[in-house]
Amino acid sequence: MAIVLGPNQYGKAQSHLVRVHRDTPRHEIRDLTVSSALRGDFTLSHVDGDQSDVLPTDTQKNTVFAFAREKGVGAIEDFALTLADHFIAQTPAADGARVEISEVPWQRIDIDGGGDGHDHAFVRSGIGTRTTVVNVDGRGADRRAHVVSGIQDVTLLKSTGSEFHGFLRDRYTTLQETDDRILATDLVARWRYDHTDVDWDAAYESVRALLLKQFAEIHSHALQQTLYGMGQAVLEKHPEVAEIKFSAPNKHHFLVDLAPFGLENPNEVFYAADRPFGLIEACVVRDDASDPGSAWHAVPGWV
Ligand SMILES: O=c1[nH]c(=O)c2[nH]c(=O)[nH]c2[nH]1
Repeated sequence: MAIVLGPNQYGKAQSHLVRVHRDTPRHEIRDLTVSSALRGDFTLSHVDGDQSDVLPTDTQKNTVFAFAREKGVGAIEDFALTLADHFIAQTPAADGARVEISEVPWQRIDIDGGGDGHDHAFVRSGIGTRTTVVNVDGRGADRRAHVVSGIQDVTLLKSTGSEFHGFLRDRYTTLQETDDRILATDLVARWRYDHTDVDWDAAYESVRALLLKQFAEIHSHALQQTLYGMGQAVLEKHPEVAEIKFSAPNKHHFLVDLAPFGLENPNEVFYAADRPFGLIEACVVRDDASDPGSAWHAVPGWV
């Protein structure tokens, strides 16, 4: 029997970077959390304790901040691709790099309701956290880059337009059938781009808007059907998207029984339970989707 090193990667997780653009009195801010990891032949480091192949995680973190100053940030997908290529170039033992970035939105404080907002005072608000996971394999002519972008922390609720009935029943089934319920979720969506020749910001805005529109407009017979409809709309409108994956808790809202108090409850008062929750996960794919390669490498929580 021999013991050998299995798959491994190493890097700096969750460097929290705030970049202020202050070329004019009207500042712009970006708020990013960046994680990087290198993979390849790092046997010496693990087995012999020899660090000659290792670009320190501290250096990876420094690079994130230095590049933000030197090159600017731009779309998170471009920033991640630039960092991944750089780390591979700097580290001969690496044959791949993974860079994950999430970005939270800030908006200008609108003091007088005029709409322009303050020049340098901001409030954390906006819909969702934008994410990307970039995996680059190889270098030079063998280089392959994969981009999986997404949105998370989107809490959605519709107060009608949702039914759930016709399900299997067995001796443990107590759930009442309903043709009018609250549908609510904290959406996580990640979509894989087919290539990297994409207007990342425009694509993100469009996919986000489409997801919200579909959630609102689909008359739901199950969260499963709503997710599928959301994914279908994204794939129909975005040829550059190969597949989209969802993870969505079904945030149950139970009708409170007010009969003991002599009150009717015509779908007006609910108990919002936080646990347990249904968890619906689905992937919607083109049947001719390109090979994902390492695109989903170490992306957490997916089927
Ligand atoms: O949209 C739903 N999907 C389910 O699979 C399910 N199961 C359940 O109990 N309630 C719901 N709701």
